[in-house]
Amino acid sequence: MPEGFDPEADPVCWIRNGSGLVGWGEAARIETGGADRFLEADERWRRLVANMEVDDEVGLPGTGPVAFTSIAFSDHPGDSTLVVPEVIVGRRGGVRWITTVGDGRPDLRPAPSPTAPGEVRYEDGDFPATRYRRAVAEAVRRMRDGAEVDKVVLAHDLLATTPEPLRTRYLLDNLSLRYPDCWTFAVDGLVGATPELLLRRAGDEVNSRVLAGTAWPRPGSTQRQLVTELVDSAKNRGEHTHAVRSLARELEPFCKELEVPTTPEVLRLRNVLHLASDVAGRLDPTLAENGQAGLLRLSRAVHPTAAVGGSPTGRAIELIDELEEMDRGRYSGPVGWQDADGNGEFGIALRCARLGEDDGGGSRARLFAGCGVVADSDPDTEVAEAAAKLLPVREALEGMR
Ligand SMILES: C=C(O[C@@H]1C=C(C(=O)O)C=C[C@H]1O)C(=O)O
Repeated sequence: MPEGFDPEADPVCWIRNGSGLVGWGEAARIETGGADRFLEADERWRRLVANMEVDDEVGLPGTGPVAFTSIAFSDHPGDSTLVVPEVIVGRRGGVRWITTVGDGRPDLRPAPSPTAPGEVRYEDGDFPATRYRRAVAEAVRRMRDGAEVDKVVLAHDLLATTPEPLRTRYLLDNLSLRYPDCWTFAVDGLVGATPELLLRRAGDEVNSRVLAGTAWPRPGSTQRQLVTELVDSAKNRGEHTHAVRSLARELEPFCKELEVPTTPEVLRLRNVLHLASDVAGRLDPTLAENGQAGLLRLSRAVHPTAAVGGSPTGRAIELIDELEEMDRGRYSGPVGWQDADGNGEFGIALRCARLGEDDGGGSRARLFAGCGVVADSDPDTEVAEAAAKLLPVREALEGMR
């Protein structure tokens, strides 16, 4: 085994319904920050792969060297990370492949199941739900007073501690079993299962799954009632329209064709239901070939969509900076993987937690959740919606599968 390579160490991961990529070890790491983080990451990644000797017999998106990527939500501080694993195991449909980078050698013995981290305790994070409620009320007040914002997404955090070490794989196993239709991910300590696809690029094809507008089970409510409530709610439809328009507006200049559904579908998950629109496009061939439409560059253009920022974007970001009393870090930023050709998949890092060690030998996890706020939002309802969005990670921490 090459030095530093431990197949039982925490993996990087991007899987959905059993397909995707899992990687171990670290052949290279790129760290960027600030407003130029996307461009700098793109340039450094391209320089890195240009200097690699690659022997790729499969030649499909995701074969050859891959950078697992997690980009900060905000420009400041904007700390973002790309990890190039030494060993990557990929699976798409019936095809499986293994990529090794440098001296990495695959060790495909099944690793033992990670043990539970013990009883989970929760406490306030940097921005507790009580203060979050006040921030939502303030945003609503300003919108009703005619502030130039139609929608702003505000989020809060929650701290979990465990007495024993919390292994990334423990969370990944639990999340992927309960949320198989979501993209279960882990990159540099950020672990979650997101239902929202920011962008997928495969050659000249681009796709996105835009979500905004949420309902969640209440005692006594049936699925059917929830679907009707969601679909008939002018508030949810309005929030959704902002999100779809923002994505389409920024993606269009890169495309020769772009299909945007006129009515959203309903995506049903265990914890929530969302209004969902699957957008599909074909890239302008010149841009696709000259490197101007690689996944990182496309993501730079569309991030943050109104699903996690707001509308209009600039004013919404100012309001988030003012009212949200925490740094989101990489929560609600692009997360996923890309290959040497700029193909790959980035989700929006939602339903996730940032893991860290605890002084006492256990672990800490900082969970995040947010909601789109519009002029007719009710602060208590938004707090309840955020609580429903925290459930996937809470239940995974607590061992539910
Ligand atoms: C911000 C989050 O979710 C986003 C906000 C939604 C909404 O406000 O309805 C729905 C899905 C996501 O786009 C989150 O999960 O933290």
